[in-house]
Amino acid sequence: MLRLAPRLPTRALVRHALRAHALPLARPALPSGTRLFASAPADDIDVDNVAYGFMASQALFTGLEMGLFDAIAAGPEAGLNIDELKAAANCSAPRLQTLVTSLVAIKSLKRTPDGRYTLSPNTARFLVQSSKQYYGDYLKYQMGRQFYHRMGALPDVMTSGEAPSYASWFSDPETAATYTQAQHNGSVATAKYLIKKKLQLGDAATMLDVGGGSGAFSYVFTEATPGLSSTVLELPEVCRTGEAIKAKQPVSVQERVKFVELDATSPDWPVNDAAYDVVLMSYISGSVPESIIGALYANAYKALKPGGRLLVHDFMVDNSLDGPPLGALWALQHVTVNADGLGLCPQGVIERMGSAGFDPSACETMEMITGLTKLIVAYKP
Ligand SMILES: C[S@@+](CC[C@H](N)C(=O)[O-])C[C@H]1O[C@@H](n2cnc3c(N)ncnc32)[C@H](O)[C@@H]1O
Repeated sequence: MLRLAPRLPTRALVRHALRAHALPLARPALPSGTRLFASAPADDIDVDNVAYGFMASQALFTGLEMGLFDAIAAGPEAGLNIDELKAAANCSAPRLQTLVTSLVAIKSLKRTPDGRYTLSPNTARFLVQSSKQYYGDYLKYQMGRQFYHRMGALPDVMTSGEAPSYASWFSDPETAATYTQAQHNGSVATAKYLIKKKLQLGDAATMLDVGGGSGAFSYVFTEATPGLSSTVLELPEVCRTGEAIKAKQPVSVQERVKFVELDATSPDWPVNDAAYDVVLMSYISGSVPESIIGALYANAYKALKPGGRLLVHDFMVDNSLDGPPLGALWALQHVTVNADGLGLCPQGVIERMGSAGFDPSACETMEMITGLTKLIVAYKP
């Protein structure tokens, strides 16, 4: 629709826009391919793009599951034809063409005039296993196999308030392992970015990594900070996956990271008071009920030495509560595994830090993953 704009006078443009928006209402069936993923005015929702976006998500996850991107990356520069893709994916049915056509339509693949398929630049960067920037496992396992299905329960959870907690969801060893392994590489990259670009840990010697998952942040932080040891507090099944991932770290890191089982919603933590220089909480504030967040920060306060730092990293929206969209949607997704959780923004986090004893006026807020996460640093006086 917007592509036509320069050639249309204003009234015709308005009529055209109204017609375009009216079309889906008039048609019972799917909109045409040209409407799907068309753009809307910047300040308005593109209803089709949002409503049918789940189909695109599954096209991407299925492309990953079937190894299509890796197969094209490993093939000749000119790309693979459909028969070669069918052989690579072990699927000779016409539906493979349907999937590949969809991947072209959403710009993940390109089709040459002679019917060969190549990767788009972003697909080559992010969705091919051999790329340094690959995060396809996270998308395939945590998004595709887990949260995608949880999100289907959102309407029911909103009305009933009934959803599993992380503790009950992760009592199943396979679920905990899949989630934790999928999280690992992404968190390693985030931890490296944090330590390189946002803050150094200086002469910190002791750290608590609350809800530390695979231990990704602890491995990166201890490797970058020679005198630092870290204790990862996690749910039992996550500790088991974390131990296996720890075994693959350099020996000097393995010796300085340990896992301790804890449901962090319990009031008493198995740690000494005033013993830690740093308490890290990455993605845990949004994973527990709202009523628990204050207690998490109070426990962090108790565990920290005077002058110690609490680092809260999580999906957050701006204080204006109007975005960014992925920060907002991640909080919504968490509702399906934490029905009584809080959608986080810096103000909400800092207020609760203040109630726990930290000085709100000394808290620092930093952007982390653009459009998704923020980091708040609080100091124990
Ligand atoms: C998105 S993951 C983040 C893991 C890690 N902090 C990181 O950034 O890579 C959220 C973690 O919070 C943990 N978690 C959620 N509720 C918890 C609880 N009640 N006690 C301990 N850990 C919990 C989950 O087990 C999961 O590993």
